[in-house]
Amino acid sequence: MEQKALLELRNITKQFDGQTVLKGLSLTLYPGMVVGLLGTNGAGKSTLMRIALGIVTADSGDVRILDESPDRLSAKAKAAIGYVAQQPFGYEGFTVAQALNLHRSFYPEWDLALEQEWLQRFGLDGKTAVQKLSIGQRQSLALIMSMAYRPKLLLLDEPVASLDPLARRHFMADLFELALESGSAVLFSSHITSDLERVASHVALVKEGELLLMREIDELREHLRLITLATDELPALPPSIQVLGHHGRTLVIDGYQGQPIAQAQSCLPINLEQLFMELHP
Ligand SMILES: Nc1ncnc2c1ncn2[C@@H]1O[C@H](COP(=O)(O)OP(=O)(O)OP(=O)(O)O)[C@@H](O)[C@H]1O
Repeated sequence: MEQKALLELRNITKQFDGQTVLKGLSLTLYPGMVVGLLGTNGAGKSTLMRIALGIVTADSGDVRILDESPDRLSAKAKAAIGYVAQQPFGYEGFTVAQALNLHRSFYPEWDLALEQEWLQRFGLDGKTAVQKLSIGQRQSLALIMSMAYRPKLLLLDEPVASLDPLARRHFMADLFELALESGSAVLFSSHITSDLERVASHVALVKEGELLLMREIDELREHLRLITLATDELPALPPSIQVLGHHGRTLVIDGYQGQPIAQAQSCLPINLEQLFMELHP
């Protein structure tokens, strides 16, 4: 049976002040997918999420989020979407507990036990004033606020950048569980490729506003190769192979299935960090 998409972005373009930020980008998320969005600073990741949520309007293309249009989201859909923005959030003058009380009141599906578990896990004390929290602690609170109602779709813009490795590891594991258990989907941007490799089911690589690659992490390990050529010249390649990057004697290909590659001096699997570096020489 065909699954229904939780988020569908089709041919999205966006310009800011004459600069094209997104160039016909398409991306679809189905239940159970944890998609790590990877791209350099300014590649368009935050803009993509903001367009998905209707905070920013695309110049052209179609967006469907929980099968609705982002500019006319129903209350039901809003209560099933979680979002953590890159910028720090408000709640100045509140304690952690007060902020959570207020936030909780908007979500009938709020799971209090889950909230308490995460408060403890992140070491957050309900009595602490929000303005006294460190950046990482604020990020933890924002994550609890976005996840404790078990949203169907979770969009996280660099959610773990300020968390310590232990908190990151716990949170990432929960993220994956949430998606698998409840048939949710998660789209998260991160520059930490090792996190992405550990928890994402898919990677979406954005370069200069275009989707360069959207693959299952496991497939990526199987079918991507880093090749050192004997010369700078690109050899004739089997038609099933797609060139992702070529500079000097270095070649990055997708679609590798053991075919012989002419002029290859070495042909090695590639991890996400290497891939990222090779595609941004
Ligand atoms: N509201 C805006 N007005 C003008 N330019 C904008 C606006 N929002 C984003 N941009 C520009 O669009 C480009 C993409 O920005 P975006 O924040 O989407 O990138 P990003 O991939 O999320 O980057 P980072 O990894 O640094 O967060 C940048 O050049 C940015 O300056």
